[in-house]
Amino acid sequence: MLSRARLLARAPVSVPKRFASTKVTSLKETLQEVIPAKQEQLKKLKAEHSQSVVGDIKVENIIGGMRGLKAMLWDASVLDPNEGIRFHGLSIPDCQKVLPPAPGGKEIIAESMLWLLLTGQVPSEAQTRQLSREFAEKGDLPPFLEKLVDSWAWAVAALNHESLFQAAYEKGIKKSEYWTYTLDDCINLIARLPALAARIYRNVYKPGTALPPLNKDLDLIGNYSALLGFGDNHNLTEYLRLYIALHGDHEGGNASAHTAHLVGSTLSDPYLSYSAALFALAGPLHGLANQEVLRWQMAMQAELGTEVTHDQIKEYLWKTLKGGQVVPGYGHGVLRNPDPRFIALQEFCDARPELLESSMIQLVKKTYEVAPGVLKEHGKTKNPFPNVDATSGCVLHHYGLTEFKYYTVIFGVSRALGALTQLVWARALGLPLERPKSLSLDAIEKLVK
Ligand SMILES: CC(=O)SCCNC(=O)CCNC(=O)[C@H](O)C(C)(C)COP(=O)(O)OP(=O)(O)OC[C@H]1O[C@@H](n2cnc3c(N)ncnc32)[C@H](O)[C@@H]1OP(=O)(O)O
Ligand SMILES: O=C([O-])CC(=O)C(=O)O
Repeated sequence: MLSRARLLARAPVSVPKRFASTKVTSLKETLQEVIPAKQEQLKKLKAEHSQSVVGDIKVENIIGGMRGLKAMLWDASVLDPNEGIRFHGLSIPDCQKVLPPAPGGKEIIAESMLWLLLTGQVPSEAQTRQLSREFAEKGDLPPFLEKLVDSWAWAVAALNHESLFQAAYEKGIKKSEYWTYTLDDCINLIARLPALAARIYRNVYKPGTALPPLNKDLDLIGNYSALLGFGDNHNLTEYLRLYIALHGDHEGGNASAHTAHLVGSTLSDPYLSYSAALFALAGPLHGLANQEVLRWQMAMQAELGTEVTHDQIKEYLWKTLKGGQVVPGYGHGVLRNPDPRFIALQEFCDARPELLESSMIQLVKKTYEVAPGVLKEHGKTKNPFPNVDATSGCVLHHYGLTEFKYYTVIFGVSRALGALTQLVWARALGLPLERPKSLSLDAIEKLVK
């Protein structure tokens, strides 16, 4: 196993300056340092290679949901079809080695992941703690919103009432200043997501219960867990930390991140841009799949009992497929191997006896042993392997967060890390309005003749 120092030396991310002085460099100060080099990189690319060809556009790309088309700038993460996601060059195991956990915890936390995504640097422990405190200090909901909503995406959109970017834009600011107001909005939004998401959970599932105050000494997700009412459930809190860090970003083309990027490209503020992403996440082919998986596995368990055999699972899979439905949690738009996020969550389960004993976790594992073979034989999907959703919800259920219609909200807390990161960078780099050219079927036929 590589040591933290060797891993950092090998990693393409830069080592923070934390060892040099006792002053803790803030997230904004760190960004102020790293943005000019990126701006220069983009300028050079534009000046020297604007006309370079990086691929062909085929008819299959146009009619196939732009699959595989290299058509978007996204710096924080890159998804390799075979090995899965890397965040600024770091794989999930790399991140697990170098990103600071919460005090008393072992799993990656949202703060250290956000820092890495935004700055390309691994934060020090002191930097992560400082960011946790900033979130806790900024995380209370404004009073007007507390009474307002049960709808997650609308609630995020309603926060635009307080957008600093929008207010500054109306006053008239220089383009070079956009990113700082965008960053302030993004930090305020991330800080409030736990209270917002927990308020919705309480309103819907535990009406009449008040949210406890934010604990200024807890990390973002430690506070989220406490606000949900699971603060004394250390296992669930640690799972939420890992879950939320790992779901944070998945390069730019996935439906939620791309939606935030598209809406943000009109200079809509971060609240509106991210609320739009949440609507994309709510589709069953995307974020909703994690609750679909649990529903499907529970139906399997209800029909077959807890002592199921591989053959019975095989039969159930065929029944799903012959019913014209997709197997939730399997397949992917890019990946062609088991999702390393799925593997990381399975490893979390393997390390905990209570999860190993859970009949639902056992069923997920057994399904994984059978489903790829069935999907290969079925012959349609390009990727017969599990994605992250194949397991994520089942652990939440085991640890007592049983309201599975809520699971996509948790995913939505997480995806903010990556989608908002790129809004800051889109403004720092002055990226333009996204506006691809569409073609009619007739026009395509004319072009290919
Ligand atoms: C966090 C995330 O968003 S991860 C994805 C979560 N979504 C799911 O788990 C839902 C189940 N999976 C799917 O529906 C798909 O695999 C997707 C949406 C994720 C990817 O879709 P695509 O890139 O179009 O997949 P692909 O090119 O392999 O599809 C080819 C065919 O296989 C089918 N297929 C793909 N995955 C599956 C599956 N899990 N079960 C059955 N059929 C499948 C597609 O529906 C498609 O059928 P069609 O030709 O009749 O339209
Ligand atoms: O990359 C994708 O298209 C879907 C996915 O796994 C994610 O957004 O996390």
